Order: sequence, then structure tokens, then C-alpha cells
Amino acid sequence: MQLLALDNETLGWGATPVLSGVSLTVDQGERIALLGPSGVGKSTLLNAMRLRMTDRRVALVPQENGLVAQLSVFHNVWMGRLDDFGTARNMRTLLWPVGRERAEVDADLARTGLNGLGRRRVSTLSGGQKQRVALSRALLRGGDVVIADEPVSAVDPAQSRELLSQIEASFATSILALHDVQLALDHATRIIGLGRGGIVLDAPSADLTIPDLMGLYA
Ligand SMILES: Nc1ncnc2c1ncn2[C@@H]1O[C@H](COP(=O)(O)OP(=O)(O)OP(=O)(O)O)[C@@H](O)[C@H]1O
Repeated sequence: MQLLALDNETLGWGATPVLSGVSLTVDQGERIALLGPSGVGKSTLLNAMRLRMTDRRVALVPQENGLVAQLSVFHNVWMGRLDDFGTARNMRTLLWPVGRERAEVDADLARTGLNGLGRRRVSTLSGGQKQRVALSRALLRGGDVVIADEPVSAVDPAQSRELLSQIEASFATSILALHDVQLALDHATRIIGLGRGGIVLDAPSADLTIPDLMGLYA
């Protein structure tokens, strides 16, 4: 089943184009990694994909995490489900979370290695812990597809692999901007490479090698 299609499109911000001639489709079940040098347009493409999938349940992990620093880890993770409930229920959960809600959040915190941190204020966490809060929020939300912008950039290599495995376990389809080419080759089934204002590579990971991908950064 096709989740989205872009046909020779120009993508950018306001009147400023970043990527042009962008044509691609994304099918359910694909695991896509976006690669390319800093500033090339990975976030721009992810944003365009997100906007085309309004008919799908999408979980997002933004590059800057999108957390509310003054609120607890529990509150930030629960935000992944705010649009599942009405205002009154959300107010109640934010003020007086019940045991079942805490348990649901705790289960996803455990999956990202943040056991026991539900009551901590996000502002007191390390960069890698904050990133894992954002991933826990996406896991709690669940959905058809996860769109994540460098979701493991602040954690160590072993944690990166574990976290990507957790993403794979929860989402049938994933679209991830990554900067580690080996991680991309190991976890994605398809790699889209950006450069020179557009897509310069779109191929199955199985057909690609590290030197092929390093060419994106030359
Ligand atoms: N929200 C935004 N509003 C306006 N311009 C933006 C916005 N986000 C990105 N841009 C611009 O779009 C261009 C591509 O940036 P983008 O963030 O898509 O690249 P990227 O490949 O994700 O970079 P990085 O790897 O550094 O995160 C840059 O010139 C950037 O300034």
C-alpha cells in the first residue's frame, strides 16, 4: 500500500526552494534512511513527507526533540497521545495521572532505557536522555509510520542500535534522517541520498556499500 507520492516537486520554506525535482513514493513496510551533508535538506524532505500523510497516524521525533523542559518526563511522553482524547480528559491526566497511565508511560520509558525517570523534570536530563524521552513519546503514540530527524544523534553507538530496534518493533514503516552511514545500511531497507539541491541516490540498502554512501559527503 502506498503511503505517499511526490512527483517532480520543489520543496522549501516560504519562497525559498531547498530541493527540486523531487519524485518518490513510500510504501507501507519500507524502512527508509535519509542521508546527506548538513543543511542539504533532510529535515525539509521529512517535513514535506509529514504534510502529505495527514490521513495516516504519524509519530514524529523532531530534530530538537520538541519537549517542554519545565514539565516532567511523564507529561512529555504522554503528549504523544494528547490528540486521542478530549480536553477534559487531557487536563485530568496532566494534573492527576492515574496508575494505568503512569504504567503505560513507564513501559515505553523502559524500552528506551529511562526506567524510573517518569517524575523527573525534562530540564534536568542530559541531551541523550532528552532524545530518548522524545523517542518514548513516539513509541507511546504508535501509528502507521514514524518520521524521525536524527533520532539517535545524542546517544552512544550501542544505544543507537537498541533504540532503532525498538522503533522497528513498534512501526511497520519508518523514515529516519541519520548521519551514521553504517547504521543506515544496517537498519534501513532503502536509502535516499540528498545532494546538489535534490535526490542524488535512491536505492535498496542491499545494493549499497559504505564507499557508495561516503560519496554523498564528498
Ligand atoms: N523551519 C525552517 N524555516 C526556514 N528555513 C528552514 C527551516 N528549516 C530548514 N530551513 C532551511 O532549509 C535548508 C535545508 O535545511 P534542512 O534543515 O532541511 O537540512 P538538513 O539536511 O536537515 O540539515 P542538518 O543535517 O544540519 O539537520 C537550510 O538552508 C535551512 O536554513
